[in-house]
Amino acid sequence: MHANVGNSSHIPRNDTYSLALGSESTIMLQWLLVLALQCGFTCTSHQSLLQKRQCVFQVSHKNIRRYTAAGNVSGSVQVCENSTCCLGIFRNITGELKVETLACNVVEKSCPDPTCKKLRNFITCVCNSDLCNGNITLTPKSEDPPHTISYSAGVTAVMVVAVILPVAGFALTAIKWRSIRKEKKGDLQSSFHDDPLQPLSSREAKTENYITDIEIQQVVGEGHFATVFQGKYQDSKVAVKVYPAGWKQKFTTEKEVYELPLMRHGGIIHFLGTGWKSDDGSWFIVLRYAEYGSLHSFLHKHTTSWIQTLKLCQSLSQGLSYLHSDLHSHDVHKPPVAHRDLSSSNVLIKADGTCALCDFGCSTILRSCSDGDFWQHHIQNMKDHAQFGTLNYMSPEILEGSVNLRSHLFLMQGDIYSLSLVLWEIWMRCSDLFEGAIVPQHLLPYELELDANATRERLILYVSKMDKRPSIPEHWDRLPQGPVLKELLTDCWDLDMDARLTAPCVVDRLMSLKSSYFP
Ligand SMILES: Nc1ncnc2c1ncn2[C@@H]1O[C@H](COP(=O)(O)OP(=O)(O)OP(=O)(O)O)[C@@H](O)[C@H]1O
Repeated sequence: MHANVGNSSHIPRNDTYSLALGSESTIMLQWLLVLALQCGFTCTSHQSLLQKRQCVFQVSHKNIRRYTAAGNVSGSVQVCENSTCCLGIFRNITGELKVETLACNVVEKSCPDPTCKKLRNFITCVCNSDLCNGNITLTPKSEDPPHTISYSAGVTAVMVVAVILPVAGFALTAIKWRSIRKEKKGDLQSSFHDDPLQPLSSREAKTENYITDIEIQQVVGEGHFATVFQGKYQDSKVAVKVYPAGWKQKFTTEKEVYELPLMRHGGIIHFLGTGWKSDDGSWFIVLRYAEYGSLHSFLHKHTTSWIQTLKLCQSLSQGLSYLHSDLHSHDVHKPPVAHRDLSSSNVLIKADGTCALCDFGCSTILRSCSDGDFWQHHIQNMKDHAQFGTLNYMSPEILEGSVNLRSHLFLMQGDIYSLSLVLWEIWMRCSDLFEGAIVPQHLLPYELELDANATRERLILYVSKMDKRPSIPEHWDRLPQGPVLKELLTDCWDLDMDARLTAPCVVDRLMSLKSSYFP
């Protein structure tokens, strides 16, 4: 057995799992916990929090007395009275590890060596840094690779349900936008674990020969700036997005977003590397191939069931929520990123039927929030961009250029407006939402009312001055989930950008929708 925690390691006998803290899969949890600590506790308790060990608290009802005695509990965090040691107990249920208990250790006062021990169906881990028990990834030892994914992902999934969910609700209260509701939450954080492709090394990606390592096949997409090819790399399908030499700035913007720390998430297309071709000076980005192509082309060809619809919407909103998130883990920081060009053409559908965001060529990494000139510059860029992208998804305030330059929130609020239009587009192709009637053909937002390529002036008049939106079928009022869908759209495409939901709130609302509305 191998166990290591942070930089220290310890190799006890008789155990069969490795334990690692600080993996990408648990970073969301850390972020939420930090937010919870910063925003949820009162100032008076802050001093004592700094001095005493804090552990993640998640205990079943039958054990509650035993563990609450070990220290005060606030939300999902326990402040240990007599121990510096955190405890995590996991139960193996038919190959999947479920969280049994997370709390302060009631038996040992200290545990200088973080370890995991297995006893029958239980694995008990102890560790000695704040909240460390909420950041445990268990994998069987390396000789047993086939189980690695399932255990790691299993624990992560349980963490998401058992730990992130309550803490997420707690943390969200700190976010300033209106209409925040506490509901159930999910995440795609673990879904990249099963990707067999290794990132390209910088050496591979930088040499001109590298492109010969990828077998370039047919064109799968042609955007305004780049051409996307299907390719083969390490026996897997990849997409190679090639920017002509003249679009280096676009390439650099997109590359910088993909290369941010902690950018790997199931809701964001998996980035593999970049390169340059000396023969024509073009730049390229290599991505995991999305089997079903863009959401736009998918919806054009297919209608979907309610279950498929839910999967698309939830994964899409989770991807955006992750993109918008501000994550800190140890010395690593992922700043929030505004997509700024969200449309059904810039959402891909993977083989498992979930969405992943792509095309960050217009995105902004939100490193500064107070510099008016900085945002003025971005607004100008945005206007420049408008002549290329479809304007139909652009929020009224961005179309008009009437935004508050003192805050970066408007860019994320603009993404939420675009998200609502993409959600509308998806729902309008859901056969279960048109039971007994013909499902409308795929239409872009405002295509019916204006045109697929409406001009900025017409959009400003219709969307901003007249405050009109794509029409919502009246019969949705009679469907079990119809009112929720309607409310979600109106809360996301509100003319008042401050009234729009945040991406985590959209996730919350979508996660509360049941898959069982239709048999
Ligand atoms: N990873 C991928 N897997 C499969 N298809 C992809 C992938 N990446 C891109 N595509 C296809 O290529 C199209 C164009 O990609 P992308 O939006 O990144 O290019 P672009 O030149 O930036 O386009 P835009 O005009 O939206 O700015 C997508 O709509 C999609 O159909």
